[in-house]
Amino acid sequence: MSESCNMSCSTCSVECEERQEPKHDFTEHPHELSKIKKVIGVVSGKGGVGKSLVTSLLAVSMARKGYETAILDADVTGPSIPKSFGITTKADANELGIFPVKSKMGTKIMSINLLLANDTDPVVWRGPMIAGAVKQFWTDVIWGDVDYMFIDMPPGTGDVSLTVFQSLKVDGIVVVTSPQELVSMIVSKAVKMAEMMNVPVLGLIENMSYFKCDSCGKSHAIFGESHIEKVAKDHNVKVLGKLPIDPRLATACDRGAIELFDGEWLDETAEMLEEVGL
Ligand SMILES: Nc1ncnc2c1ncn2[C@@H]1O[C@H](COP(=O)(O)OP(=O)(O)OP(=O)(O)O)[C@@H](O)[C@H]1O
Repeated sequence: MSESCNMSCSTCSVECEERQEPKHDFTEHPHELSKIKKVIGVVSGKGGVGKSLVTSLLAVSMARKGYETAILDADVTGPSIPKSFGITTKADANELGIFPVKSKMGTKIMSINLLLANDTDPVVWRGPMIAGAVKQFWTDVIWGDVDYMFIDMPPGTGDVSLTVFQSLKVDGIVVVTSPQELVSMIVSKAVKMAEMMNVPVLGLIENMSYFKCDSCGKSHAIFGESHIEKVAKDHNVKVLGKLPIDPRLATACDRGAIELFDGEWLDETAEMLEEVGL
């Protein structure tokens, strides 16, 4: 029996001897005009730890390496991807499907905000509606050729996360944490969910890890000392990178200029993604 067994065979994809019901394949096919090579989910245990920022930075890093990149914004009730890329246009559609909007550097983006008349309109939908919208971002959007698609997942392990893992072909997840979180518990949950869904955990990224003072050059652990290395070792996963608290990152998101970010924090992650192969 799997260590993370919750006795719910219908939502679990682990092939164990105790399985009571056959495994259902809920996987949906992407649009017939989409050719998506790798799909990476970016998850976090709670909101506000910088999951959307990390999603954007990963897409930009891979685009800078010359890959065709895309972001599927599955954070339907808190969509922030279009703003950080400075996208103000809406998505077009025709009888074949919906077209993602391209950023200045060519990253293809689909987000609920690209379909709403006003960016400030709230999405007051129940879980199944939200999950349905995310599924349509996969099945009805004409993504074309994509080397790396990043999915900005909603925080936690609710309805929408389950839909993404069951319906989309996710090749791996990256877990974003911050030092003040109950990191060990959150990483445990993410690792167990990934195991249940048969999706590999590619590694952890610690955001807001430290602040480097401009004047004295020293690093300060604003949210407390990091325990990420130990947690990663305990769970047998890698630490892929640590991002500082940098007001320039927040300003870049606010100004829609995330593609101009300057920093090498995610270089190793980008190399790892290349090694995972297409
Ligand atoms: N390392 C950082 N330095 C400075 N600002 C940051 C950093 N990380 C995130 N921020 C800022 O914090 C805010 C929250 O970040 P972000 O939207 O990426 O979090 P999130 O985890 O995706 O939140 P939610 O789950 O609510 O969507 C944003 O304004 C972002 O610009």
